[in-house]
Amino acid sequence: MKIYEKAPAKINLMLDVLHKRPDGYHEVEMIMTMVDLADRLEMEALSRDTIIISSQAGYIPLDEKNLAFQAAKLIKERYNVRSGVYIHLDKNIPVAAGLAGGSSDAAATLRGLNRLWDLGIPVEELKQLGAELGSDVPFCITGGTALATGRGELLTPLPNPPQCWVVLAKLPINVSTAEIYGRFRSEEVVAHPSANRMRQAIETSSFQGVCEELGNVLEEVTLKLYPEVAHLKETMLKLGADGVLMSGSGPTVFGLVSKEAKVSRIYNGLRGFCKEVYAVRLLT
Ligand SMILES: C[C@](O)(CO)[C@H](O)COP(=O)(O)OP(=O)(O)OC[C@H]1O[C@@H](n2ccc(N)nc2=O)[C@H](O)[C@@H]1O
Ligand SMILES: Nc1ncnc2c1ncn2[C@@H]1O[C@H](COP(=O)(O)OP(=O)(O)OP(=O)(O)O)[C@@H](O)[C@H]1O
Repeated sequence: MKIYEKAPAKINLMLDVLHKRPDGYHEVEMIMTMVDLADRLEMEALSRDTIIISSQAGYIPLDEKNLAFQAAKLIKERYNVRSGVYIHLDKNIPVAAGLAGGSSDAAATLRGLNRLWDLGIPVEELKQLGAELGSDVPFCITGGTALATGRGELLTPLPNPPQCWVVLAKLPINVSTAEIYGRFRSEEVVAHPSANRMRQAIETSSFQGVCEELGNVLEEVTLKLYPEVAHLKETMLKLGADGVLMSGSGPTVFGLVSKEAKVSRIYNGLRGFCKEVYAVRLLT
C-alpha cells in the first residue's frame, strides 16, 4: 500500500525572541501560517525492518540526518513497529531557507506513518513526538495559522489571515538557525513586533493591518551577516509588495501582495538577480 502526504512551507508573520532559557533554546512568540509551496511525500510499507529515503533533490542527506528518517525512526521505536517503510521526498521547498522544509517533511512523515501503520495516535501526541525532532515540527503537524510560544511548540490556533499572494525569494546563502539564534542579543533589539496586534489584524481580517504588523527580530542578526538580504527586502518593496519580511532565521524574504496584477511585475523584477523566486497563495 502507498500513501501520500503534502508537506507545505511555513512563513513567520511575526517573530519575537523574549530571552534565552537555561536549556539553551530561546523563548519565542511567533505567528506562523502555511503557504502553497509544498514537498510531496510518498510512503510505502516494507515487510523488511528498515527505513529507506529517496529524493529527486541531490542536495539533502538521505541517511539518519534526514528529518523524515528521524521521524520514521522515532515513531517506529516508540510504537514498537517491526515493519519498515520506503519514503520518497519530492522536494520543492528550498533547503535551509527559513521555510521549515525539513520540519514539514518530518511532520508529514509522522502523520503518514500514523495512517500507514494504523497506529491511531491522537494529534496532540503526534505534536509531542514532533517536538522531539524540532521546534517547528508541532506547528507543521496541523498547519493552519497559529500563535507559537515556548520554544515554538506551544500552539494556539488562530483564524487564517486574509487571502493574498505571497512572493518568496531565496538568495543562494545557506543560513544555520542555531548560528542566528546564537548571535542574537536581546539588548540590541530596536523594536519588538507585537503578537497581540498581529493577532488582532488577523482576527479582523485586515490585510493592511497584517502588512503593518510584520516583524522579525532575527532580521537584525541575519541582515547584518548578509546585507544582500536587506537589499532583497528593499527591492521587493520598491517593486510594489504591500508588506515584506524575512521568514524565520532566513534567508528567504517574502512579500505579501493583495492585487494579482502586481504579482508578475514583482516576480519578474526579482528573477533578474535571484534564481529562486516563487509566487504562491496562502494555504487557507
Ligand atoms: C527560526 C524558526 O524556524 C522560526 O519558526 C524556529 O524558531 C526554529 O525552529 P527549528 O528549525 O525547528 O529549530 P530546532 O531544530 O528546534 O533548533 C535548531 C537550533 O536553533 C536554536 N533555537 C531554536 C528554537 C528556539 N526557540 N530557540 C533556539 O535557540 C537552538 O540553537 C537549536 O539548537
Ligand atoms: N527532509 C529534509 N529536507 C530539507 N532539509 C533537510 C531534511 N532533512 C534534513 N535536512 C537538513 O536540515 C537542514 C535545515 O534544512 P531546512 O530546510 O529544514 O531548514 P529551514 O527551512 O531553515 O528550517 P526552519 O525554518 O525550521 O529553521 C539542512 O542542513 C538540511 O540538510
